[in-house]
Amino acid sequence: MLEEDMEVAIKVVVVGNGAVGKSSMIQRYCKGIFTKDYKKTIGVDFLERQIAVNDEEVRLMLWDTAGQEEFDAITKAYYRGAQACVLVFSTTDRESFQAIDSWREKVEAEVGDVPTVLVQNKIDLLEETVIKSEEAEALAKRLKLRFYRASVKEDLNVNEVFKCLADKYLQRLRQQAAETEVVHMTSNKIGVFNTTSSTTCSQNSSNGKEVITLRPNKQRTKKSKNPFGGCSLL
Ligand SMILES: Nc1nc2c(ncn2[C@@H]2O[C@H](COP(=O)(O)OP(=O)(O)OP(=O)(O)O)[C@@H](O)[C@H]2O)c(=O)[nH]1
Repeated sequence: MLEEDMEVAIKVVVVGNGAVGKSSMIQRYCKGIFTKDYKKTIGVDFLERQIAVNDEEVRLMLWDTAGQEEFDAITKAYYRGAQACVLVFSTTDRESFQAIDSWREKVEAEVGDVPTVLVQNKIDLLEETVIKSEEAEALAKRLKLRFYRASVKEDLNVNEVFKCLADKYLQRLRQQAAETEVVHMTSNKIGVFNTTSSTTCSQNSSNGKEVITLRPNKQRTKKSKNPFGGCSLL
């Protein structure tokens, strides 16, 4: 059955101006490390981490995109398919704060309205702040985004950011499952499948129409779990 074999994987893009701490945030979250060195990201980078949300296993695939405009053409291509987004600005960089609207627009243009959070990083440098707290809060309110003040350096609120996104994404899935009538096929198949393995996908021709039969891919599933928790698909 689908419910037992489906794996929840979320593609998350982390965006914001250069040097706000995007790579550091992903490294901290996935590897538990922080380095003081600044190595500008060229194009995109990728790390992943598996977490449990309400007892469900969720795989977060974190895409680290370059903050420099010169890489815009490359990075935009990687926004495609993103299911969640982290918008980051830095406590010590006013331009990065002012650029948030434009980052949001860039992501929205590619993937529409996906679960998104706003993060003010480097809160350990609050004494050097160039952004008033009311301004940051007003921005979050205007964009209707959950707002986190974080310090990757001090490991403050980093886990919470990604947990919140995973929560929001699962909530949306549940909502969609409730709203969308799940497509029942006559042979007890339903319309959401893991399509990653070609060996589990067969294609026939019937009455001149292509019929694609997709079956869940058991190889990728470590646990037999229903990602919708108490929410039944059938
Ligand atoms: N004090 C402080 N420094 C931080 C924090 N997070 C990151 N940094 C530093 O900020 C610099 C830039 O961090 P990166 O993670 O490389 O920034 P980025 O946003 O990925 O930059 P691009 O790759 O150019 O887009 C590095 O020197 C980090 O060590 C933080 O929470 N506090």
